[in-house]
Amino acid sequence: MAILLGSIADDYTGASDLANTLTKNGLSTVQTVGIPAPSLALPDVDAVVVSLKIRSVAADEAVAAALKAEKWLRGRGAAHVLYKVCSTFDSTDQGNIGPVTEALSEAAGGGTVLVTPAFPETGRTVYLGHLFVNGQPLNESPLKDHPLNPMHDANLVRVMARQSRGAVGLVDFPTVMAGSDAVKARLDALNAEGVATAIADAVSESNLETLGEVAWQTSSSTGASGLGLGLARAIVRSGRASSSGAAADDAIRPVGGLAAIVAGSCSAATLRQIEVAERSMPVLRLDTERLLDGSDEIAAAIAWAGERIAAGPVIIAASAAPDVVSRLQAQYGREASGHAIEAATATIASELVARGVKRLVVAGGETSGATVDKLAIPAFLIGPEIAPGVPVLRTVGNEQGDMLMALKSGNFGGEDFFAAALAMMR
Ligand SMILES: Nc1ncnc2c1ncn2[C@@H]1O[C@H](COP(=O)(O)OP(=O)(O)OP(=O)(O)O)[C@@H](O)[C@H]1O
Ligand SMILES: O=C(O)[C@@H](O)C(=O)CO
Repeated sequence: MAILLGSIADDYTGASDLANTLTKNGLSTVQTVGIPAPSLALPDVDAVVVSLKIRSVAADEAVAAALKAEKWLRGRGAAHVLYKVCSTFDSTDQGNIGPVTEALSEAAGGGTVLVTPAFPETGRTVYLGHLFVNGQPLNESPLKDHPLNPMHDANLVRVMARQSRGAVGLVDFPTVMAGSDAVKARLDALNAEGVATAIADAVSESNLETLGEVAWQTSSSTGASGLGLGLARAIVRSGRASSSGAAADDAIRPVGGLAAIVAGSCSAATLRQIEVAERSMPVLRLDTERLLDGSDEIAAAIAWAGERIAAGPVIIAASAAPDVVSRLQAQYGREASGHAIEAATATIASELVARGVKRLVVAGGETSGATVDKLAIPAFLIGPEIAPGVPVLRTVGNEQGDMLMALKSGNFGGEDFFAAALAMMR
């Protein structure tokens, strides 16, 4: 069966966030890790989210990977392709949201592309082109201290313009409130002026429904889960979705085995979640200096877990407060330290899986990407939601046998996220 909606996600947690939103809003969805091998049997679904790991890579590399995924999705019938980016627009001035959006649009014949990271359910709203995170302008929110993509400008028209070849326009709040015909007319006007992309305001789900209605009539868009919600509802309204609710329950059939949490996110939310979890489970805070200076911190972490994990879940965390992160980055470089720590947390996770962990929670997008790649998991079925943006995932085609996982975006989840996740994973 042909798919209706295709998506390319720039990281793996973002992909599961979007897949969760599409499922909740009536589209049967599968998340693949990269472009699946032809031998992988995928269920018949309305939507496929291809997870890539391109959020922090050079723009030309991201464009090449996204175009391959686009071709694969179109080949399976996708009428619309959504480039799923972070709801906090994580990227730098050399970032790839602009280049990938333009390349996907050109591949599909052009036209002004709607772009919005708004996701009100998790506190992300866009007003007059400015992104707010839980009511704070992006550049005043904790994202100003992000280890890889510190965000210093809340004006997304400017952020996008610095990354783009073409001009960037705005579909402002009054236009969105006036409904889908007004948005369509504004896009047509921008298109006539040769504007390549347009940031669209949205502060509510009904705004996203309006934008989804218009986006569905075009061939590509860029946004976070909120735009996914709008697209899913438009597709359901069109009567074309085949959705069945059975898949989510099937996805959480118990797998048994041991349970662990690996965290590499340094977001304020994750740091608090680790603190709260420490009251009920053992936490090892990795010594990141030792991870980077070649000491055997990985083996020590695995031995530490080995002594405790039979008695219950454990947490191993690289996560640290902004001042500690900055010190390490000053010494080893931002990218080098980030990648080395991702590699270390992924190795620790895979060693734990080799020792019987079948239920695994990973915190942080880059950290999740490195871990899922290390485990060579080809795809996921989407289970029920643990917290907004984070579903339980069941591996598909995994050589180690079925596992239950949760890939938590750094900023997502309440204080008790880790206990809540494990309670749903049996
Ligand atoms: N103590 C530390 N010092 C420096 N960098 C760290 C430390 N701990 C983790 N890191 C790095 O910080 C980065 C965190 O990025 P990651 O994407 O995993 O989390 P996040 O950005 O909070 O999540 P998301 O992308 O889902 O919002 C990773 O590259 C990780 O290796
Ligand atoms: O959109 C979000 O905020 C998340 O899905 C994400 O991409 C964080 O990595």
